[in-house]
Amino acid sequence: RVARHVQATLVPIQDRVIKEDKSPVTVADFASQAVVAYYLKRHFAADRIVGEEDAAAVRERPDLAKRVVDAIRHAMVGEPAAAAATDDEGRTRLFSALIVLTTDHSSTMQWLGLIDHASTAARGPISATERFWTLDPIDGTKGFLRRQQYAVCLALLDAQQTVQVGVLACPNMPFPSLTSSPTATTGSLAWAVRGHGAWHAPLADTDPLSATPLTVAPRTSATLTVIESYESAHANHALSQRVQARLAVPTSVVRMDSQAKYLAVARGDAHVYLRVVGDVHYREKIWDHAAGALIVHEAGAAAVDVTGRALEFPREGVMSRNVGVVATVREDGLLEKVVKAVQGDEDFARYAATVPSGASPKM
Ligand SMILES: Nc1ncnc2c1ncn2[C@@H]1O[C@H](COP(=O)(O)O)[C@@H](OP(=O)(O)O)[C@H]1O
Ligand SMILES: [Mg+2]
Repeated sequence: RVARHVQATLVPIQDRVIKEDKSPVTVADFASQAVVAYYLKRHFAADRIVGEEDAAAVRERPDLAKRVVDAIRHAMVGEPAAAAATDDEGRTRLFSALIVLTTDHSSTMQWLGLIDHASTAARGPISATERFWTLDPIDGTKGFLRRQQYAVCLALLDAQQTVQVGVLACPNMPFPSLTSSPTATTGSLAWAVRGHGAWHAPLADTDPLSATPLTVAPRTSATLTVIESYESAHANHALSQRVQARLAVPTSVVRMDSQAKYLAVARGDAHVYLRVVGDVHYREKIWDHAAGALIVHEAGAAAVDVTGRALEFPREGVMSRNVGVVATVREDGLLEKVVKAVQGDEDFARYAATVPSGASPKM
């Protein structure tokens, strides 16, 4: 809700900050992180969260802080109506709504505090004995600014850093597939619980019983659909082209922002997600992959890095032992074929040389 509201009222230059790594962050990123942190804190008070953002930039800009809190308030205002305050839960929600509706300085500080509640940059490292969440409040911020695909991504990892729960909310993804008629529902929600499968529902549908199991169907077309980042700064499009030529099957390419690409593979919109970034030294971040990787896994597809190594999700946030990602639908030998095609590329040696020792390729 918060993201949709900001997208509808977006003033691109005013509502955006450029981070040190030159990537953009918007009012929606901050507001979404605050709202998700608010609910996680309410239900799982002790749990730590590795969120992508922190509030430092917002604290420096009162105009931005106001926009962030306005967006949060707009999204949360429906809350009291949804809960007639007749029971404990209802009373809690009403009380929360009063905080939400308060516009004073201390309530603004509380919301900024919630952004930092979900930040290890603000709160320090997480101990090795704790489970933790990872949150990308708006993944695909560049897609969000272009009014294309983006996703709100949340995953729960145990103390062993294994993803146990993954959720992707994709407000601009047609439901149930990319080829759905233009009048179909826009907005898809997918989630997975390790060992219990993956599920798919229209984002607007709040009835969990209407969800359908998400299971990758075998490929029926002769053409392999490859999905990759829209942004050439995030994906080496030329390398991807060469890899596709090596596969010796006709391919078509779909370019899309965010972890919506994992959902596209999990539900058969695409057969291969290939991510080899342009910068050989770039390392992926856990909030960009944890939820999507579990969803494709539980849907029956597979995800590894481009060296064929299993994806790892360190609580520190940076996937230092992985390079890129390959996810494919379940099909005999397809994953191995794509990894081999990447390894056969003239540029691959440059990437492989940056993987720390001890991280030798293994499927
Ligand atoms: N140079 C780079 N190479 C690869 N990925 C990058 C990158 N700079 C930023 N990213 C990550 O790519 C994510 C978007 O991926 P995609 O291209 O699949 O949409 C960004 O997430 P955010 O939009 O949450 O910042 C960001 O974390
Ligand atoms: Mg991201």
